[in-house]
Amino acid sequence: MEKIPVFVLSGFLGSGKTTLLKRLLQTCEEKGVTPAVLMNEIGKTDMDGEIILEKNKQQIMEKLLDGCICCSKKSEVADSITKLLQNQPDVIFIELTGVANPEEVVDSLTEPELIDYLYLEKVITVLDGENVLEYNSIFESVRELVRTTRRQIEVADLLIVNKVDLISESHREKVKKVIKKQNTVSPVYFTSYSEVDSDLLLGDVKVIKNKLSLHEKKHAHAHHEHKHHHNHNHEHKHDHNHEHKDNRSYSRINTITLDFSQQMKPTKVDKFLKKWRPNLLRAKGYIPLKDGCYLLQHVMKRTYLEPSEHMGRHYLVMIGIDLNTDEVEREWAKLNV
Ligand SMILES: Nc1nc2c(ncn2[C@@H]2O[C@H](COP(=O)(O)OP(=O)(O)OP(=O)(O)O)[C@@H](O)[C@H]2O)c(=O)[nH]1
Repeated sequence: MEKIPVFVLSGFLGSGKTTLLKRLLQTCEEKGVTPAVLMNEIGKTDMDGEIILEKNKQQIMEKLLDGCICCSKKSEVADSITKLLQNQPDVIFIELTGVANPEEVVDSLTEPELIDYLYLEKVITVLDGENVLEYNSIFESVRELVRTTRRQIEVADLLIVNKVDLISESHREKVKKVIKKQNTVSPVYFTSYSEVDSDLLLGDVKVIKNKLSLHEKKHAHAHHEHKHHHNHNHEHKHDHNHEHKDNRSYSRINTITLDFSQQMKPTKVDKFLKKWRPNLLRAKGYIPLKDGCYLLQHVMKRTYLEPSEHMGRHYLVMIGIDLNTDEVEREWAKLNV
């Protein structure tokens, strides 16, 4: 039996994972390959899912909301993937939340009901070239985040340093040096808007499948064992603790969803978001401007706006560390009177 390759897309909040996923899906379409997607988002609202579906309403997709794969029960992840398998995809992409450790999902893929049907092809980690070097100092007080961002680099099979349009050549070299220290083996690509030759990442999925039938299951098992061993060497204690935690108590990372009662000027939204620095890590939303609906993306210091065809409700999701929900909601209400 041919196994289905799984690509795990990891990387911190706002690094460019969804941008990469859109490209990969496009490549699949061009190649006539059928992809399936598992999106995992913290917070109750699934923004990335909507962004992907906006382009292709037929997309085979499952979503795990309001929890991260690390903390969700393994059976939940397995159930979602089982549903995807019913559509007989050629390839599966799993986009992790920005705060997930990739290794946890790898564990789920080896659940008994899945192991015979799929294998982990690659963990691809996307890094925000502009901010990655600052993570250690920004998250100094949140060791869990420092550890997660490190793990995302360490366990990657392939690293994409994205947003090079925003950094200098020398900054780029510095980033490369730091990454190479943490992961000496995996190739590193530098990109803008996650534009990497998809063939490099995917190869020809159909060819991969043919090769697989020659290799049989060996490759999949070897790959997994290597990772498993590697991971547990480092963080056995952490993983163990983690398994017993409830989703909500996972970390100091919290999300707040805000609604709009009226149109709002982008400068007003931007000013509001800036207020919550440095606790605010990321914000996204569909916001009502004078000339229609816009997709807003806020990453560290920057706010991006692009016109959207989104027809549903308008909202803004904030993801932060120890964001004071009451205070944020109070301040938001003042803007929305
Ligand atoms: N300047 C610049 N912006 C980029 C680049 N890549 C992505 N962006 C923008 O950065 C924002 C976040 O990109 P996403 O692809 O949504 O990032 P993500 O990793 O999926 O974010 P999360 O879902 O929060 O984890 C979007 O507004 C992108 O258009 C890049 O190379 N350069």
